[in-house]
Amino acid sequence: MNDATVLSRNKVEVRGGRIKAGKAGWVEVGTEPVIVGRNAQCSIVLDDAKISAVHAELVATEQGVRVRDLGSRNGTFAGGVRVGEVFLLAACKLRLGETELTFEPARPERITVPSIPAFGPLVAQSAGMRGIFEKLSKVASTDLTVLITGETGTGKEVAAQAIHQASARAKKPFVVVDCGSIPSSLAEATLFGHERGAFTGAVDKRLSPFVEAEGGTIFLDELGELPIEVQPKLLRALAERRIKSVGGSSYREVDVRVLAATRRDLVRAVNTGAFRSDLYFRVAQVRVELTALRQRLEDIPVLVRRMLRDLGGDEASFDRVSNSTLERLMRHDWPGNVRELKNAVAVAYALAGEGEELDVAAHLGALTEIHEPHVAGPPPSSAGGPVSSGAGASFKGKAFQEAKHDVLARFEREYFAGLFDEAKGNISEIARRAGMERAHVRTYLKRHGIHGKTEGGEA
Ligand SMILES: Nc1ncnc2c1ncn2[C@@H]1O[C@H](COP(=O)(O)OP(=O)(O)OP(=O)(O)O)[C@@H](O)[C@H]1O
Repeated sequence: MNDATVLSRNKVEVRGGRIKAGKAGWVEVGTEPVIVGRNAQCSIVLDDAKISAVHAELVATEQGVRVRDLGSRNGTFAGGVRVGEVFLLAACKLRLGETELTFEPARPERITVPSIPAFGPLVAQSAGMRGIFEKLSKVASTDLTVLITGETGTGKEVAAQAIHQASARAKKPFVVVDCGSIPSSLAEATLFGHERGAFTGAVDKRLSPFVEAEGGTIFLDELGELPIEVQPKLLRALAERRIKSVGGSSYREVDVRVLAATRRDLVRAVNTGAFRSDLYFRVAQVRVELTALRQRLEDIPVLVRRMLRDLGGDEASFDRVSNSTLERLMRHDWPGNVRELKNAVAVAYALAGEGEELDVAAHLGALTEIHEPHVAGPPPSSAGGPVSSGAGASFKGKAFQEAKHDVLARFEREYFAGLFDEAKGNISEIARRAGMERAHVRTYLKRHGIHGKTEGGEA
């Protein structure tokens, strides 16, 4: 375990520094990213035509000050070498466009930042994530807008919910808007609501999620996918805290805290023109980057322990995970991050007999590996539990792997058939309830022949 950087359960160390451009003053580089570019809202604004709007970013990490080029046109150079991402430990010169920047590491070299081992339902062992939890707990009590970034399954939505729960708004609604599933033509109506008859198809009045979230929190998920045309309107709503529905005649004030998440590198999208810089800076008042699981493998044991507990296991359940299983988990690449681990733990737990070893590593990627043509067909009408009681009979005479696949397939089919009915075929809703991506949901529905009117063509 990478405990070297953990001072105590409540402190972690990062390496920071300071940076200055030409004769300008020094700017400290701590755990809040410093963005350098031509855009007036950057932390260091440089008037150099060869520099991009948002050019590079510096932040203190456990490994040193991380310098990241943000997809700039002319590149970022450290010691004469063009870099995409580099960690600085010693004094050096950076060059952006025609401007030279001087970097110096902090004295003392390591900065101590507070950390906590859990935030809401999120747990971690790694110093970086525990520092992030501390930051989340601090911002929770404010009304600051937070942009949570990270790969799929790193816990962005759960972190947003936890911020809401830890805030003074906890008793008010937490409303999720999936910006990734808003068609351009309906973006404004989806964000701000519409009056009855405002456009063809607007048979009923529809409330804005900002109104539904009144007094609470609105979570703009997949913000990076928000159609460009509606971005100025969202910016205005966020700045003025008032909205007007499509077809409405007046503005209405809203008291809503905004949280957002994206899998995309939004600050880079600013340089390509896919995302407006003013909206980016408005939303990213505080930025939190959830680390990919492959970069914090030491979190796996505490995550597994927590997941088993959530599944109803007692303290002894974790002892059923062997060291060799943990080692195999540590060697995995984790494209689905914590969600992938959670699925593997759930399947291992459901399939193991009482007291049997939990072979979590055997179920990695189970979501994409199973292809049994013999299980396709209409879902059975009686929905059982995760592993339904009638499945036993079909084990007879089958090899273990085949029998296991049958049970899993049956579980998947019943699970998704049930959710499909509950969510009335709404893919986004199914994805949300299942805690997985829409693309995965579609794969499952297709695999098991589950479809209805809503997305019949796709499912
Ligand atoms: N640190 C953690 N501790 C415990 N559970 C976690 C942690 N991080 C993520 N999870 C679990 O992993 C699952 C995926 O989390 P979540 O849906 O928040 O991911 P996401 O980053 O929003 O994914 P996507 O980008 O695909 O929407 C959830 O079930 C969540 O509870």
